[in-house]
Amino acid sequence: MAARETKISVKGLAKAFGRNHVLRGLDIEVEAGTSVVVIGGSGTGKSVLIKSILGIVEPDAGQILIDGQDVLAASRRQAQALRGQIGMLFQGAALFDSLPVWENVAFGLMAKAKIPRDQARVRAVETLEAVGLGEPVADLFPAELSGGMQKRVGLARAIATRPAILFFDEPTTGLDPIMADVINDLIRSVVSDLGATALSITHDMASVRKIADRVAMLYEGRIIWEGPAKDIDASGNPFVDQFVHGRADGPIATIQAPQRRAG
Ligand SMILES: Nc1ncnc2c1ncn2[C@@H]1O[C@H](COP(=O)(O)OP(=O)(O)OP(=O)(O)O)[C@@H](O)[C@H]1O
Repeated sequence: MAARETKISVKGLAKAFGRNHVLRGLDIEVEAGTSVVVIGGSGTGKSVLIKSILGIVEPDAGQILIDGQDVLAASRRQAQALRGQIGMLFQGAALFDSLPVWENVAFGLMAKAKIPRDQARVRAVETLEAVGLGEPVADLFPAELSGGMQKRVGLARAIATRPAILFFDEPTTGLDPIMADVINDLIRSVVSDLGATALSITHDMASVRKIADRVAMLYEGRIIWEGPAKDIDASGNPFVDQFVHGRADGPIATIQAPQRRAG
């Protein structure tokens, strides 16, 4: 099989907040058309990684290449164009409460793609249908929907502009296991329907198993293991093993460990 092009390449990414050195030379590559999931404990910097790529957090050092171009070194306009390829499903869906569902979905179509309102509504309804929500939902407000439905709306909003890249931040947080599975299946299908490149962060191993082609584990500011999703149960890496099996004992120090608190 021909080698795939690298869609996103992060090299030597570093970010500290005061004395908290969160990312310490992180490297990760995402090939076009693949779904990579970054796993790691709470507070390890998964969100800081995603926010750095999106331009919400300014890294201290490193490179972020999208289609081979460094967004950190690019002009504002060029960086916007490169990042404009990214559709994002935020944790908690992050919908605009004051806008009806269809306008939430159509937001990027109208604001970014400058599609007229009536056409944007048609596209929004089609996209809602693609995530299993019918037209009646289009005129409701986010507060009138269940958490699972809100996630679907968030997913519809992320894919409405048919982006080449999709980011998913903890896509199953707050959902019951069945709804989480529905969302994972939807993510898998929208990513393959769009032929998109996906980068997700989660600590939900069920989600990892459903949506990842490849898995990367973030620990102490770096990616310490990266490999095919099918290998995560036999990675041979004690850190990955502890995380995947959710064991309290292992090389990953918990902040509550007595030896860490002393002194
Ligand atoms: N804007 C900020 N200012 C100061 N510290 C920050 C900021 N953003 C993140 N941090 C710190 O960076 C570290 C990593 O946070 P981050 O949200 O990336 O973790 P995470 O791996 O996504 O965790 P979780 O799985 O709990 O969401 C934390 O110690 C956090 O307090």
